[in-house]
Amino acid sequence: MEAGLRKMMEKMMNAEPINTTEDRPVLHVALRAHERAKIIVKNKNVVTLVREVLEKLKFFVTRVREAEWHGYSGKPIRDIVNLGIGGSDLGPKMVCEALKPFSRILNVHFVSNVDGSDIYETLKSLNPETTLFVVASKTFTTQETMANARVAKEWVLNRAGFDEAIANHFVAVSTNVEAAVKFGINPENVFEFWNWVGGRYSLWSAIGISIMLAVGMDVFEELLAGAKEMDEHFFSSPIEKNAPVILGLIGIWYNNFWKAQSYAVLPYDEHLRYFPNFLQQLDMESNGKSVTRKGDKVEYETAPIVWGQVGTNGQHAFYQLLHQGTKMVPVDFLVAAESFSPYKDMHDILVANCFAQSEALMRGKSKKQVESELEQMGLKSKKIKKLAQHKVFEGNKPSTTIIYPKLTPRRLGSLIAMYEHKAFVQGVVWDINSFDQWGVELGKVLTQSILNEFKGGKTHQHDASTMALIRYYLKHRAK
Ligand SMILES: O=P(O)(O)OC[C@H]1O[C@](O)(CO)[C@@H](O)[C@@H]1O
Repeated sequence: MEAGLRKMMEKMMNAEPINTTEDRPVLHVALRAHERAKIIVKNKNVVTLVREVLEKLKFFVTRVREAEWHGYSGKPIRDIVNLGIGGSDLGPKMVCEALKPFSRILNVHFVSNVDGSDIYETLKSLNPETTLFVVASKTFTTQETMANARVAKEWVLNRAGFDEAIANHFVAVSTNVEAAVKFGINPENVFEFWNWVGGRYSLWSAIGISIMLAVGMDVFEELLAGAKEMDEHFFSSPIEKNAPVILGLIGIWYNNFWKAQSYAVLPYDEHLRYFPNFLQQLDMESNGKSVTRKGDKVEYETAPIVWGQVGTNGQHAFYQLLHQGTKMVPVDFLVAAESFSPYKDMHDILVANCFAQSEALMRGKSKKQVESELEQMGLKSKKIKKLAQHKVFEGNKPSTTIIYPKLTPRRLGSLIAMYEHKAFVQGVVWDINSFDQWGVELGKVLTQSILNEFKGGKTHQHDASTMALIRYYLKHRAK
């Protein structure tokens, strides 16, 4: 293809630094590659490194799940709290929810926000003696995660009364082992991953530890196997039969040729309730760029705004706009032929709703149809004239329905990997670097300087509006 997709795929698999602004290869595929595969980075087969960490994780996860790992007072662990944000939260949280039918033994919680209410409300119902914290951060410097980790550490220490308790209640996942150890975590309990794994592509690495703790290693291996199947399909299928390529091109068609501003992901599957949030980061952080790989300003649209929520809830909130609004919103529907719930009749209702929506979007309802229906209802012609136009559905609104037999761990792995590769395909066609995220940096820097001012530090030059906000806050914040 003209955009050089095959060439970029080869570059990815050859571990070339396709994340050019950070000079890093992009190798999330290595995290689920066959154990005998070879992907060489700096003279090391990274697949071997991946397998070594997986073995270490297996040992740890089994000990916790089989109650061989004890809290400081000798009690087994009951609750896991994942402290992480962005890629260190969204992927694991989405998968844990999706695999709830396979989840046993431990309760897994996620705390991400730097709003103290998040950790406060989570800890309220937990017992420090039986709670294990996973500090999940690629960099181990992320403000939100470190703030939450400090609160959690104090919470455990306040109850335990001795520093050594930390070793029983904290593990870390990071590429920055040194910082994790400095935080007080036993180096044996730091699980490594590597800077060739992007945060939003990292659920397959040790960042997936909360998934492993929730469902066990066998189920996690199934998830990896599903992703590997999709990788094989993506790297070996012809373009016209290649699911991520087709999805990617459909997206580009509506985004660039029909000028769709946004794209909705609507899972008719409660277990995928966090899938839209996950895809938001995957697509918008990967492809929300406005310069080409060479640094020139792009002259076309890149990533759309991704949004959505589960059907049928969305039907009673925003589908009005999908059907009759002025914006064209392409949709992905996701639906399982078989549910995990025992209520089969309810599943029929759910699926019927899903199919009805795509049909309604496509077919719409003409004014003529509306008028004849109103006539049959016995309405007077004056009333029909008044009402008809409001009941017209334009139709011809695009959607893709992805239907699968049942959301097993393997299928979930394939589904996620399919969307990962879709983002890659789109990034290649748009000629942008899908693997950096410089756009999040400015806000982080400004936060630091404002925070210093809150602490009485030097006042910086801000615009008038920001100055007014700072003054208001300092006057009204809790003393
Ligand atoms: O895992 P970390 O290093 O704490 O980063 C969390 C998230 O922050 C980001 O860097 C954006 O700020 C994401 O790309 C990443 O997933």
